[in-house]
Amino acid sequence: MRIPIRSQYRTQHWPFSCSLFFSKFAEIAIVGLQASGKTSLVNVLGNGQWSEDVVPTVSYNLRKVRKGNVTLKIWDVAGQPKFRSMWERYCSGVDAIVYVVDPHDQEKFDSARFELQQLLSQSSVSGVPLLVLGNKNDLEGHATTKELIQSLQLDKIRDRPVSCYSCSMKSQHNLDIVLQWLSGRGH
Ligand SMILES: Nc1nc2c(ncn2[C@@H]2O[C@H](COP(=O)(O)OP(=O)(O)OP(=O)(O)O)[C@@H](O)[C@H]2O)c(=O)[nH]1
Ligand SMILES: [Mg+2]
Repeated sequence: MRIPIRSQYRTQHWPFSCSLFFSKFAEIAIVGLQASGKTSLVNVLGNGQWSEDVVPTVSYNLRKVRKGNVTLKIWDVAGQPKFRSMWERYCSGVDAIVYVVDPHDQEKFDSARFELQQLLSQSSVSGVPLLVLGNKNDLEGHATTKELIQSLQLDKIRDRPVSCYSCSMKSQHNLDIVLQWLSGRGH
């Protein structure tokens, strides 16, 4: 009699222990100049909702997003000048930094490059993988990925893995590869 009971117990609990065994976690910090679309990225990842009206972030937002077997703990940090000195604090010790750029706003590329280089020069974020997103590629006249790499001098970064994608939170173009990259940071 005892054997069937034990085998039933194992059968019922196998899927639960299986999902625990395979679940992964990644901590991500999202930074970039104001209005580049950081909060929009988190909203679209979290609930698939894009909106034209997003309140500029004050300080930071913390969101947890579960995708498949990966839980992403995401620090969405404000991009206005007065908040940029906080970026380093949120980026140190994370599994990846996502740097969001508006590729349509080419006048801000110098500023975007400067702020990125400032951040990456901090020893506390040394070696942390970097994903640069040229968001808003639905807008006409946006810079290509190649132009973004040149403008931000991403090819000169040697001390960490760097990826760069063009995407749009509005149209959700390339959202799948962004999500794949983020999930790949899970451990
Ligand atoms: N056309 C277009 N607009 C976008 C896209 N993503 C975001 N936006 C718009 O850009 C504006 C700023 O977006 P936010 O997500 O608030 O930008 P942010 O980087 O979080 O800004 P801060 O919190 O101030 O640092 C909003 O009006 C969004 O609707 C996109 O892919 N395409
Ligand atoms: Mg924001």
